[in-house]
Parts: sequence; C-alpha cells; structure tokens
Amino acid sequence: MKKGVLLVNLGSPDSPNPKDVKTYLDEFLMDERVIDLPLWARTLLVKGIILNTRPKASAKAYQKIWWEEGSPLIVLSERLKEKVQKKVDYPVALAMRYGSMSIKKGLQELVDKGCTEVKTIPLYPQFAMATTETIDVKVDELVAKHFPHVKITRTPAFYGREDYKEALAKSIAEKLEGLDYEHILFSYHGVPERHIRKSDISKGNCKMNGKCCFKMGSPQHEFCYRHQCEITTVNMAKKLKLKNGTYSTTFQSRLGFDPWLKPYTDRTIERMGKEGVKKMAIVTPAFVSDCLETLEEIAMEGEEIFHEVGGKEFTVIPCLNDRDDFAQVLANMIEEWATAETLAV
Ligand SMILES: C=CC1=C(C)c2cc3[nH]c(cc4nc(cc5[nH]c(cc1n2)c(C)c5CCC(=O)O)C(CCC(=O)O)=C4C)c(C)c3C=C
Ligand SMILES: [Fe+2]
Ligand SMILES: [Fe+2]
Repeated sequence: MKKGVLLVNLGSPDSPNPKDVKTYLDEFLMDERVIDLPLWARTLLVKGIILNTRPKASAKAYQKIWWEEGSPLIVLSERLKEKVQKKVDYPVALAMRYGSMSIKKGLQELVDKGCTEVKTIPLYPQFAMATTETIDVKVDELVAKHFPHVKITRTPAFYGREDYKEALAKSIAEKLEGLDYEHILFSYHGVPERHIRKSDISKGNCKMNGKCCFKMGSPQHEFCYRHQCEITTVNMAKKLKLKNGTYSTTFQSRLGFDPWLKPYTDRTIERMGKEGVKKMAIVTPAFVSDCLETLEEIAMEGEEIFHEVGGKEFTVIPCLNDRDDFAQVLANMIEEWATAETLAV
C-alpha cells in the first residue's frame, strides 16, 4: 500500500481570453452544487444568459490580475504544493476542480507513482457545498469509474485546527504591524442562503435567523459554511485581541438575484467609508490562494469603493498562499493521517 496526497483547489481559465473564460465558466457554473437548480433551469440560466455576457466582463477582470507565469491561483497553488512536497515523504499532486488541471489527471499522476491510498485535501478552510462537497463527490465518481483499487481518505474543513488558526493570525498580524487601522473586515466568498439550508444535516433546524449558525459546539455545524466563517472571525479576534466593534464578517462575490449570505462586503465598505472610517484593513480567509476574487474584486474594486466615499487607507492582507507555516499545516494534516493509518493496520 503506497500513500499519496492530492491537493485540490478551484481552478482558473487556461488564459484570460473570453473564449477560455467561457469554457471554464461553463464547466464551473453547470456544476449542480454551484448553481443548484434543476438541469433545465441551470442550462437556461448558464448557457442561455450568463455565458452570453459574463465571459467578456470576467475576461477583462482576469486580464487585470493575470501574471506572466499564468493565473495567480494556479501559480500560488503550485508553489504551495512544492513546499508541502519538501516537508513530507509521500508523493503530493495538485489538481483543480474545474479547468485543465483536472482531478482525474491528478489521481492518475499519483497512481502512476504506485499510490493505492490517497488523501484528498480540498484547499478550503471552511466546508461549502460549492467547494469541498463538489470535490469529494467528483473524486468518488472518478475513483468508481477509473481507479477502483484506490482507497480515498477525505479531509474535513480545517478552519478549527490550532496550527491553521496560528498561521492565519500570524499572516494578519505581520501585515498590520505598525498600522493604525480603524476596522478590519473579514470578507468570505458568499453563497446563496439556500446552500446553507441544503447542507443543514439537522434538516430544518437552520432557519437562517442568526440563532442557529452562531451557536457554538453543535455537531450540525460540521457542514454549515456560515457558522464556520463566523467562527473563523471569532478565532482571529481572540488570537489578535481585537476589540468589539473594530472587526466584522462580510460576504463577497454574489451572483444573480437570490438572497446570498449577508452582510455584503461591497455595501459594508461603502457604508463604513460614508460613516467616516478612514483606514480599513481587509482579509479574505475563505481563499487560501490569492485569485480573481481577492486581487481584483477586493484589492481593486473594494479599494475604489472605499476611496470614492472618502476612505483613505485600504490595506489588503494577502491569502496564506505559499507561506511556510501554511505549508506546514498541510504537512501536519498529512503526517497525522499517515500515522493514524499506520497504527490502524
Ligand atoms: C453561484 C455561483 C458561485 C458560488 C456558489 C461560488 C462559491 C464559491 N466560490 C469560491 C471560490 C472562488 N470563486 C472564484 C470565482 C468565481 N466564483 C463564481 C461563482 C460562484 N462561486 C464565479 C462566476 C467566478 C468566476 C469569476 C467571475 O466571473 O466572477 C474564485 C477565483 C477563481 C480564479 O480563477 O481566480 C475562487 C477562488 C468559494 C470559496 C465559494 C464558496 C464558499
Ligand atoms: Fe466563487
Ligand atoms: Fe445554521
């Protein structure tokens, strides 16, 4: 039995050209765990409406953040993989849920190296149906069809791990050292409220009224993205000794007309600027790698909104990217799995 590890991130288009962006968005948005409508309605919305307009606008946004080596998300994920590989003795491969660096290729790479036991690690600190779950389901499908001899071990959301909390807090503290910011925004990728209800394993307990998701210590929160985001903020506030009223949680990147998790990041930046906040810091803990949503939507659009309403300093805290302490968190997760498996044999 040889062990291997597959890190999985979201993915990016092959290039920032509208054609490649369209191909990528087609695969991404036709995922039933991303746009969770019946197939006919999803097809009508995605292929009939979104893909006729969004690829051009998204391509423009991607062109603003694209690096010479490629998509920041892919380049940073590759650098992270290299660092993790240096810390563990098992083969580590990298794949993307959408786009050319497919999960099938990643699994094949490990199988070609002789691996028969693979730990998959979705690169998302918090669980969501549109991220962790879609990866887990895709892996299961591929294994059943192409790699039936491979034993898969899933990795749960890691937002609560002490080493992760330490690494995130340190990355924030380092960037904010010496800055007298007035408010720090913890901005997470949004999801439609409906996604939270669908992932509610207590089936019906979550009324999205603030009573359920903010409660501590309930086992049903294993799959509650809203809870896990709120707790990530609380954990950081504790570690960084933030005073009440100087930090808040918001949700960004909404798409369409359904109600998404609130409060919305863009509206909060605008409101705070109008209320007189001059120096704001912003961190995006739902993303481990800087990407379109952090480099363009937050660092460019967010800053513009803040300045338009009178804000002066807008400090964007980088994602964990390929920080050594974050690579060590992943290496620790791998070692814990490998040791537990060895003991169980
Ligand atoms: C219904 C649509 C979407 C849901 C739900 C969603 C959830 C979700 N996404 C991320 C992480 C990322 N999303 C990124 C880009 C992106 N997301 C959506 C839509 C939904 N995401 C779109 C249409 C796009 C593409 C860009 C655009 O047209 O606006 C990215 C960046 C990718 C990159 O190449 O840089 C990331 C990362 C999470 C964590 C999440 C749920 C928790
Ligand atoms: Fe997204
Ligand atoms: Fe809830």
